[in-house]
Amino acid sequence: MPEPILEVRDLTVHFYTYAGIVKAIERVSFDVYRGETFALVGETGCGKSVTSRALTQLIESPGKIVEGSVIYHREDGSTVDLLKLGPEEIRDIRGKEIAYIFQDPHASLDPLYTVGYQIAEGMVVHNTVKDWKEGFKKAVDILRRVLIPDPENRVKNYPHEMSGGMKQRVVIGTGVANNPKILIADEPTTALDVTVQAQILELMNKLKREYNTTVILLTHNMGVVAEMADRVAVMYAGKIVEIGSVDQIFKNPLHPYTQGLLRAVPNPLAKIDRLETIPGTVPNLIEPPGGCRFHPRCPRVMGVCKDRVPELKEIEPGHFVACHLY
Ligand SMILES: Nc1ncnc2c1ncn2[C@@H]1O[C@H](COP(=O)(O)OP(=O)(O)OP(=O)(O)O)[C@@H](O)[C@H]1O
Ligand code: NI
Repeated sequence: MPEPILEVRDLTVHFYTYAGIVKAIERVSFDVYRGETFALVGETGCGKSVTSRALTQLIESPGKIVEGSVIYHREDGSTVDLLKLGPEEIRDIRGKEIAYIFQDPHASLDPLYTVGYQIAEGMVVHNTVKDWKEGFKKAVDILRRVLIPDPENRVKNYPHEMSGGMKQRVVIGTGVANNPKILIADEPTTALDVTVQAQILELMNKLKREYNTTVILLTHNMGVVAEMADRVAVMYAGKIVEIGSVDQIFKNPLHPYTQGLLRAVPNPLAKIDRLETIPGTVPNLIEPPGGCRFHPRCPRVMGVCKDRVPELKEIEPGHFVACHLY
């Protein structure tokens, strides 16, 4: 039996805007197993980033986590609901046990500080080194670990002295500096060109193998999913519509939305960046469609779909779908 490291239940986030309440994610539930790469996939605006940020309460006003629990299983066997922790307790876990790397290295790195300083900072803040001197020394090792050539000199570089691919390696370095148990990567390669993308994905796989880190990967790119993930959750308009292994999702997609997504990408190993060829548009989340949120775009819509929200059901071992067809 795979052992869960995270159990997410009924996670719901609303944004209280002037235009109305944006129901960004609604009763999202999934497990992440220790040591796996778990992908969250779906079109732009479906709620991948909000979901991943909510896991450690990283939701800023006007957003609010209105419901749910995120049970984190520590290696010593203890468990904690991350949503019940106070600001200091969650800050202590975030960046140390659960780390994030974001899409855009330009926005993730501060132009005013050397890359060595920025890698050392995370270790100093979380007391995983005893002082800045040790932090700078470790930063050289981390640059080496993320395969930056000549790390002794590169550690003194400012971000503008590096290429985009190098900067993203540094961002990954800041993410893995404290050897997190869970690494959350939000579109880690989208801002990079294709050859650099492949190198960064390879680097993430290498780090994962070396440290048995659990990875949560957010992407709209099915090619990246096929290459990296063990299991996949497909999101649509703030809800999870299907969860399964990579094989189950690619070979036997059950939800009409997943089927549409895969038809939009005939060869999952081709690097295609946009998945927006399903007819219709993603609904407005202030007044989302009733029942199944996909029903206005669904080629197999039935009467019940407009009225009743489908729950996730296990159709074959490990393969869940939220659809009234099943
Ligand atoms: N600060 C905010 N105020 C209002 N609505 C927000 C805010 N942040 C996110 N949302 C809404 O939450 C929904 C989910 O957004 P999210 O960023 O999680 O999507 P995503 O799947 O990560 O998309 P992308 O692939 O573009 O990164 C969107 O409808 C978005 O408009
Ligand atoms: Ni996002």
